[in-house]
Amino acid sequence: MITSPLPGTPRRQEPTPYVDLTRSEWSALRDKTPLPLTAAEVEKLRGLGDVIDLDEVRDVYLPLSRLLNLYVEATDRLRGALNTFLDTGDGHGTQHGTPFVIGVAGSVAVGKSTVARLLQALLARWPEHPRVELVTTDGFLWPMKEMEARGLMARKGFPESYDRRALTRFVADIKAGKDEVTAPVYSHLKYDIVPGERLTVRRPDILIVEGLNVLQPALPGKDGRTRVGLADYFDFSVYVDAKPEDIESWYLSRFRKLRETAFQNPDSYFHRHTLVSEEEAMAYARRMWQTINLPNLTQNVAPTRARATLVLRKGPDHKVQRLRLRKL
Ligand SMILES: Nc1ncnc2c1ncn2[C@@H]1O[C@H](COP(=O)(O)OP(=O)(O)O)[C@@H](O)[C@H]1O
Ligand SMILES: CC(C)(COP(=O)(O)O)[C@@H](O)C(=O)NCCC(=O)O
Repeated sequence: MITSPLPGTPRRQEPTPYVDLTRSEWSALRDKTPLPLTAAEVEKLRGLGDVIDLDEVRDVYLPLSRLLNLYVEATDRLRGALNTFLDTGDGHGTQHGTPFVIGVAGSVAVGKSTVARLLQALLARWPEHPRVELVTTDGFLWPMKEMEARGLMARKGFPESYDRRALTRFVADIKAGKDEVTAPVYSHLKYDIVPGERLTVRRPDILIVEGLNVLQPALPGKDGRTRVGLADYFDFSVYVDAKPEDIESWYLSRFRKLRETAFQNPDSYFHRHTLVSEEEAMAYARRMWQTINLPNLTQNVAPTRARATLVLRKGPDHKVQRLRLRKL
């Protein structure tokens, strides 16, 4: 369960490892962001396909892009310190920059994709890091055949429904600075991995990795030894948080919307839900939430919240109400 109410006015005066900010405290930092949105960029953001309130972009996500820009610059300086240490006088041992990796975690339907797409668009506006790639972890779900063989069809999105080793290797290769790294591709239409299709990532300045389980601790090896996990490669991570009841209502309204649009395609895995009454279709969506996505949130996703660098707590209207930032 989500235990501590997050974040908020600290009940105790004791120090915590976090800085808690209200929305208004955070949005006041917006004025220090040197890159106000132009009218053309506002239009471009609208084109992302989500209904995004532009005040929300200005008040919450623009300051976040500034914070991330400062972290990228600070990481570059830290690399400079490492190079000073490693310098052998002949340039040997000098480390070149590798992509800055940001993880975006949270429940199904909490708004991870929306946050990740917004960050991608906002971060790419900064001259220091124009190339921002976004990868979702669904490409690393086991193919449906494999999922059926493993008895995982009712556990899609649970940590074990992913090829975690391949996912960790993928991010490790990018962090290692490899020129070209590829990943499998998932189709929401087919509800399955697309055979033979790969996504290629070529040394971006920033990589955003978005998915339910990106903050999960490493999988223990067969020998019981601890391994390196995906989150060990993150330079920054964001957990998108909200009340489970609110997330359920977003899940259901997204399902209703998809039923009127994408599911109408006869090739859609969910097309059958357009052939029954709305009541019947919504009863199915509620069952999916209650039996798969809510248990996954409670058992696996929510317990990783405390590991994030930043927690964005959304209210019922999707607006971020409070923020919790890890102290350094
Ligand atoms: N900031 C926002 N404002 C309005 N609606 C939003 C916002 N973020 C997400 N949504 C809506 O909530 C639903 C879930 O968001 P989505 O980004 O698809 O979630 P996830 O990737 O976590 O499954 C979608 O219908 C999306 O359009
Ligand atoms: C594809 C998902 C597992 C999310 O994948 P992610 O990119 O977060 O790894 C999820 O959106 C999903 O389809 N869950 C299965 C249950 C459902 O359809 O609601």
